[in-house]
Order: sequence, then C-alpha cells, then structure tokens
Amino acid sequence: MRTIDKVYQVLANNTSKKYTTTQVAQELGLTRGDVSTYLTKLFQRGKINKTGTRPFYWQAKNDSGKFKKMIGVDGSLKKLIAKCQETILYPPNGMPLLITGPSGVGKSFLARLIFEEARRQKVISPKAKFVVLNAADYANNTEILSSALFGYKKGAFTGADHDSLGLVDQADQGYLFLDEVHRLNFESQEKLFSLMDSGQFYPLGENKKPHRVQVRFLFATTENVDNILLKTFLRRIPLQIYMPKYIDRPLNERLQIVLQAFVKEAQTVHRQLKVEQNILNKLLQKDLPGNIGSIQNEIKHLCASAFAENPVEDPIIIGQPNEALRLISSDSDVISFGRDIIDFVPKIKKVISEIKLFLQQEKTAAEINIMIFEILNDWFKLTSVNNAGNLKRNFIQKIGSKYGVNVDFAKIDWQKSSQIIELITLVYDQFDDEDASLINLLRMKFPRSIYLFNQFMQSVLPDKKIKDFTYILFFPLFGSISPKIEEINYNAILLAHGKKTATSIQAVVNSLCGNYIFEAFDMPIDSSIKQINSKVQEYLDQQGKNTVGTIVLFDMGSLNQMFKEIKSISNKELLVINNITTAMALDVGLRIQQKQKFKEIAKASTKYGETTGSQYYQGFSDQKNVIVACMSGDGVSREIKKIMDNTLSGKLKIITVDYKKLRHLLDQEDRLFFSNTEFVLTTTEIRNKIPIEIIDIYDVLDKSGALHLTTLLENSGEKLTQIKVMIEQFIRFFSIAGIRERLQILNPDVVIEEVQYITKRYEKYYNIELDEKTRLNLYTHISLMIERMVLTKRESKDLVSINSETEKEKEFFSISKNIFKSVEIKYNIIIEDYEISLIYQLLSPFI
Ligand SMILES: Nc1ncnc2c1ncn2[C@@H]1O[C@H](COP(=O)(O)OP(=O)(O)OP(=O)(O)O)[C@@H](O)[C@H]1O
Repeated sequence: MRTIDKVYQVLANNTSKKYTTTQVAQELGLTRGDVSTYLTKLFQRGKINKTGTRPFYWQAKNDSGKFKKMIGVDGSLKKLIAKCQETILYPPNGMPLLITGPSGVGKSFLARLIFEEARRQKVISPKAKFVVLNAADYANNTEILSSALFGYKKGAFTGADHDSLGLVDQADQGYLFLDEVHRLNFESQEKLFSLMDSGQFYPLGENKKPHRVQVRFLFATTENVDNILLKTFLRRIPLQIYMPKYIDRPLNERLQIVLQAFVKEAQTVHRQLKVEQNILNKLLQKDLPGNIGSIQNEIKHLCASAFAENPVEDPIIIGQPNEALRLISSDSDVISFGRDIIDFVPKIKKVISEIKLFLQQEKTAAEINIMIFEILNDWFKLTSVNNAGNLKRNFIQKIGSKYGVNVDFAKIDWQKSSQIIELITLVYDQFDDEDASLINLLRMKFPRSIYLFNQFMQSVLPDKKIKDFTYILFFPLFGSISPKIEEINYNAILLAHGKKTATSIQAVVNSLCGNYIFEAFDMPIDSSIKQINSKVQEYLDQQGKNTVGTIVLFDMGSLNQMFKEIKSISNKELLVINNITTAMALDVGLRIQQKQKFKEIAKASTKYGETTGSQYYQGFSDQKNVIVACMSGDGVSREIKKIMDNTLSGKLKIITVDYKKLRHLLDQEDRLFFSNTEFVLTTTEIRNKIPIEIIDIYDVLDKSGALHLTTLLENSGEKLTQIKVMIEQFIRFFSIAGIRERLQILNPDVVIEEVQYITKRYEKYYNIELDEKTRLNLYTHISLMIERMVLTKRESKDLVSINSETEKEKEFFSISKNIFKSVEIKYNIIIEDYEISLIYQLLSPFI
C-alpha cells in the first residue's frame, strides 16, 4: 500500500474523529513533515476535510462511494458498510469477509459493491475481475467444484485433455466471491485456507508447480457457520457481518426498497403506476423467507397482472381505483417517497401527550377518543384496511368470551381501531421504549382494563413487546367498557389442574356476571405449588394498588400450603378456598360484583360444601412481626427494616407500612390487623386506642428509650448483643452524618444549614426550645422532604390543599408558608400542605 493510502486509512478508519498531523504521524511512525505533505494532497483531492488553525484538524470525508446504491447506507447498514470499507483498505491485500444473513437480504449485492468500491478506491486495478462461484451449484459434486475453483492439469482425470485455469486463477488481483460457502466440503475448505495463508495452491493433478495468486476473498452463507465451516477455515476470516431481514429494517428503508422495485417496473413497462396505499402497507409488513428478493418478485407479479388486465391503461392501476392511490413513475424520488407515513410518527407522539393531558384533566374516554380520531384523521383517509371484522371476532373471542365483559359492540369503532393497529404495526420501529409514562398513568387509572388490553394486544402483536405508544389503541377499544371493568376491586383468581378446567369455569362465571371478575390459570397436572405461585405473583404484580385484597379458588392440594405460599407474596387481605366448583365460583363472583365486604365473602366461603376448606387472612402477617412506618417516607422505613433484618435473628418479620395507612388502621381500631404485631416503630408519636406498643424511634437515641426497645426485643427472643449492634446502627442512621449520607442530590451541608435555620425560626416564633431528639427528627424529616420535592416536582395545580381544622393549625400553616418561602424559591419547589401537616404533627406537642 502506498504511504498516501496509509495516511488516508488512518483517517478513514474513524470518520467521526478529527486528527492533528502529529497524531497521524505518530500512528504511522512517519515524520510530521511527510505526513503533512500527504494530508495536503488528500485535502486537495477532496478526500478529507480540514478545520481549525494551527493545529489543523483533518477528517476523512464520509464518502460511501459505490455503497450509495445500497438502501440503508446511512441508516441500518451504516456500521456494516463501515466494516466493508475496512476490509477494502486493509493492507496489504484486503481482508477476507464473511457475509451472513437469510436469503434475499442483499449479500450478493453487497459483495459486488465491495468489489466496485475497491476498484473506485484504486486498491485493485481497473481490469481486476469479480469472480463468483455459488457452491450450491456443485453441491453434489465435490470433484467438479474443486476443479472449477482450482483448475486442473491435463490428464488429472478422464476427460481432462488440456490444462484448465480455475476461478481462483481468474480472480487473481481481484475478488473471488464464494456464495453458499457452507456447501464447500472440508477438503476444499482446507485448500482454500492454505491458499489464504500462503497465496499459492495446486490445481488438480498438479503437485510440483504451485500457482501464485493475489486474491481477495468474500464469502456468503445463509447458515449458522459455527456448525458447518471448519474452525481453521473460520479463523482465517476475521470479519463477519450479518445482514438483517427485510422486516427488521426500519420503515423508511422498507419504503425505499418497495418504491425502488415499483420504479424499476415503471421503467420496464414505460408507464406510470398508481398503487393502492393498502397494498403498499401490506408489502411493508411482509416477512417472507426470500426477503428483498421476494418483495421484488411480488411487486413484479402485481405489476404484471395489472398490466395484463388492462394493457392500454396509463397509469396502470394496482389495486382498487376508488381507494387512496399513489402515483409512481420511472423517475420518482425513492428517498422522499412515502415520507408522509413517517410523518404520522410525530402525530402519534402528539396523541400520546394529549392523552396524558386529557387524563390529568379527568376528560372522559369519549372525549379522548374524539381527540385521537381527529389527530389521526389523515391516516383514516389514506387507508381503508378491511380488517374490522377480524378484529371484532378476535376481540369477542379474547375479551368477550373469556372475561365475560358484556360489551356494547356498537360503541367500538372497529374500522378505525383496525386502521390504528395497521399504523402501529407500520411505525413500530420508529418508537423506542424508554418512556413508559403513558402506561404508568393508564395503569393507575385503569389497572384492570389495562391488564385485559395487554392480554388482547398479545394476540394483535404477537412476538412484539407492547411499547408505550401502542396504548393509543386503548381508548378506541376499551374506552367505553373500562368504567365497568374498573368497578371490581378484588383480585380474584381461579387455579385448576387440567387443560381447560379453570378457564372454562372462568368463562361461565365471568359471562354470567357480565364482567371480568376472575382471571384463571389452567395448570398442567404435574405443576408444583411454586410454579402455581409464580403465576399468581405475576398476575398480582400487574394489578392496581387499590384493591381490597385477593381471593384465590383452587382445585386440590393442601389448603394450608397454598395459603402460606400466596400469603408470602401479598400483604393484603387474602382468602383461599379449595375444591373449587363452578357453583362456588359463581357465588363468590356475584358477591364480588355486589361489592360485598371481604369478611362476608370469607364467611360465606365456609359453607360451600363438606369437602371445601377456606382460609381467610386479614392482617399484615401471620408471623410475629414488627411494623415500621416513618412519616419521612418509605425510603426511611425500608432502611430501618434493612438494619433490623441484618442484625436480628429473623424470628420477627419486619414489615414496612405506609405511614398514612398505618394511621388509618389505628384510627379504625382494626385490631385484627395487628394480632401478630409485637410493636410499631415510627418517627412520631401516634395516639392510639388499641393495646399495641408504639415506639418513637427517636426515643431510642436516649438511654431510657434504648432500654425499653431492648426489653421488648429480648422478650421476643432476640439476643442482647445483636440488639446493641442494631441500636448502634440506628443512632448512626439518625444523626446528622446519617442525613448527609442519605441525601442523594442536594449538597448536605447547605441543606442542613437551611433546615437548622427553619427550625430556629419555628423555635423563635413559638418561643420554645426543642429537645435534641425532636430537632434531629425535624432535620431528618425536612431535609429529606426538600430532596423528595426536588426529585418529584409538581405543578401547583396538582397539589391538594388541606383545610386546617383548628385556629392553632391555621396559624401554623400560615407561618410555615412564610418560613419555607426562601427554600421554595431557591429550589423551585412547592411545599405541599400535606408535608406541612406532617411537620405540624411533629411540633404540635410543643406549641
Ligand atoms: N440494501 C439494498 N438496497 C437496494 N437493493 C437491495 C439491497 N439489498 C438487496 N437488494 C436487492 O435485493 C435483491 C436480493 O439481493 P441478493 O440477491 O443480493 O440477496 P442474497 O442475500 O444474496 O440472497 P441469497 O442468499 O438468496 O443469494 C437484489 O435484487 C438486490 O439488488
């Protein structure tokens, strides 16, 4: 390779990088002066760009040369083509390359372009040849294959009456492209890799004078090479590229491929074409084994039969004349064609953001539907997919029959819904799925309907992940029925062994109730309780947070064991009933539908039959437990739980509970919930009427408090040494140093100073002096609160205001707003009334 080419190659290897002259010189071990001369020459020839002034920066122009002919050169094939460029320039004689991929994806096409590009870049002579051998043509005759490749000497075999040059000789100084290389037998593979190593080979019948050649090799195969090619042979081919299937190519590239084929037909028949949009959409979604090749064939057929039908027509109409048609002529611009389909991507994005807005504004599903239809109106005009009937049938089968939802089918616009599905499928690859905010929002508002929607979507988009944007279909399909589905506030599950037992009971009960009450899982006869349990868990994980609890009906096995398993994954109320029958499931279903209380349903379940057993659990845990609930948030409770779990014996189950929920349960005096609770740990004093010990964790920072907690834990069987370690860790956690460690984004020194100031202002206003413990509690609480607010910024319109009940409280709210003003401005946050009410609870005993 000439030095100037070496210099160019350094830049071409990384076209995104800018190099100084010195960097290039260092990389090649040449003098700066020489390199500078070459760089200037390359610049004058227009091969590289120059920027900056002393030092100059040089950058190779991103010139794809012959590869420009390849659709996707700047898109999905960009990296792959950069690799091909590397193989062309690799000194001294290029680099062998193996192109893999299914049939018809463009392997041969790429191989030829590599050759053309090598010629353009002058790394091979203008006379160099591109020799092709398809090993499949010789599949059953390895002798002939070998002689075709390597040639033979007169007399090598019967009929060899003269010396004959093989393809390898013909490809000397140029390229040999071996297609379907997996068909080469081992002997030929060995011969080839020895040729690649030594640059010489022996024709058949020749063993004295080897032929010396300089050949660049390209290989292609549709197979998985690891199992078929010799390891030694493969090792000799350092670079492999995989060409993607047609359907895996991005939409704009598929559009270009389709148009290019139509343009070619228009050129052949010297006519213009008018192609129905629906036909284009179908072509864009085809997943054919022959990929691009098959698409081209289909287009050829379409054109040929349209032409045959009406040979004098111009333009030729492909499709129905009264549908939306697109004009394609022999000079149509492939790049800009069909861009309007891609223009629906921003429209869909608009639909998504409008849905979010509409949901916040509590708009009805009907209003949301109108908005969606309006924005996508152009799409409905452009296409008229005749798939509404299928969609309806599919929907009735999946949702209507199984989940029994009595739908007023007339309310659903099947035509538009199926057109939206068509659009979703077409633009699917244009959306990444980093933003799951729509689904989260919908899940909060419509947990049960979203569950059904997901079930249904799996049949609409099999093998595809349900991306966030696909939820735009939720409203047209589920908008009108979701209010009814969401009325049910239990998780009810049927589990039965056998192929259809559970699902057939489900279909009967759900449709008699006219609503989705039960989900059902048919379990193979040999499935273990663990497997069953993981099904249940998966289901429960997808359900809303506000359900009352879970009811599970199952067919056989130990009630006790099943109950225990499910209990371990749910801390809500739970009722498990065994020996399920359809009648029993119907009774439970009707009770759920009538919104009966959990206790009533549990009570009724005891009377189902002699063989039936039921177990009802109401409470946090059936194990001895300690409840941790901190008003500074779940994070703090979880940390405390962690400390306790790590230091204590594990005999006590440590359960974290939302602070508000705990207060609610205590206010309700719901003793059953606490029947196994040893004590409650919180960060504030809570008044309570039920006989349960509530410990303010800040008390533990004092000696007497620590002693009290120690006694309680010792009574529960914990060891003194472990308790001491635990208390040590609590003290650390609830110190200023502890607060510092827990702040993730704010500067602890600044925040703590601010919080100290806020505390002082309260003390001054009320003329009080807080004790150490309360102060530390306030410090922790307020600093974490500020950080929380910063992390989850909300608009003022989203905030709920709390009405103060007493004069004292009103006064507290009003001065607090004042005290927090500067913090609010500084961090651009709004302190919610709820937060102030928590601080009030902390301070009210002192003011
Ligand atoms: N990126 C592309 N841009 C434009 N045309 C392409 C592209 N890729 C493939 N084609 C066209 O698709 C057709 C099939 O390509 P090709 O024959 O190269 O596929 P292949 O992978 O070698 O198939 P096989 O494994 O069946 O031999 C050719 O007509 C080719 O010109």
